[in-house]
Amino acid sequence: MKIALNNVGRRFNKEWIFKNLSAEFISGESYAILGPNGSGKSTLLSVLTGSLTPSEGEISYSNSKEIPVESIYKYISLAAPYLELIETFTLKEIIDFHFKFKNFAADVDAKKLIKILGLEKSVNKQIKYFSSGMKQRTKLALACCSDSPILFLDEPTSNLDVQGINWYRELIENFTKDKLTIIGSNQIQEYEFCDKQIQIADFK
Ligand SMILES: Nc1ncnc2c1ncn2[C@@H]1O[C@H](COP(=O)(O)OP(=O)(O)OP(=O)(O)O)[C@@H](O)[C@H]1O
Repeated sequence: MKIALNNVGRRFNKEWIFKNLSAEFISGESYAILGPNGSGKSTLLSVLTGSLTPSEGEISYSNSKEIPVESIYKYISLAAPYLELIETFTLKEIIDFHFKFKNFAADVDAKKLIKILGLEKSVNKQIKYFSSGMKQRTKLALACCSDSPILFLDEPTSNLDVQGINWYRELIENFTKDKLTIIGSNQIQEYEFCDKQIQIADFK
């Protein structure tokens, strides 16, 4: 799987968020998109997921053949602060719902996923009664335990405590080996394992 950007730029009204960005993102590698608050990390992630069109330049997706941007969502899993879980669902319901659209990663099923989360006692609890850390773990586990070849994580350790951060690192180690993983971050513990780094500031 490959994502290629050719001189891509994105602006909102007259403000360029980034410009002249050419890069390739390839399966088996992990990439960190870095920059301070408001620098454009989420904007670039949205362009890469196909949910935001570039203002200039081209983006292309391919495995053995070209994948049109309208179809790329089928290959992607995403966990981000702006993607909310359905609050009225229980944990069991949200897992069943998510995996109506995605397949489980190898050796994972709903029971194993709940065990990975360490939330066996909360299976029948509605998401609205989850703590912010429990919600964040759930988002990350749903994304990482899907068999999608491309994984996007935006601010993956927000709301996680030290234990949660270690749990996240283990999740990454166990479930991202052959994937193309792209992480938007400004916190070292979220991305220090990444093979490559892109600083948004280099494309202003
Ligand atoms: N839909 C939009 N319309 C206008 N401006 C926008 C829009 N979305 C984002 N922006 C602007 O683009 C800039 C980059 O925002 P973005 O959310 O990509 O930054 P970020 O690096 O992800 O920030 P943070 O670390 O705070 O999440 C900001 O100035 C923001 O106000």
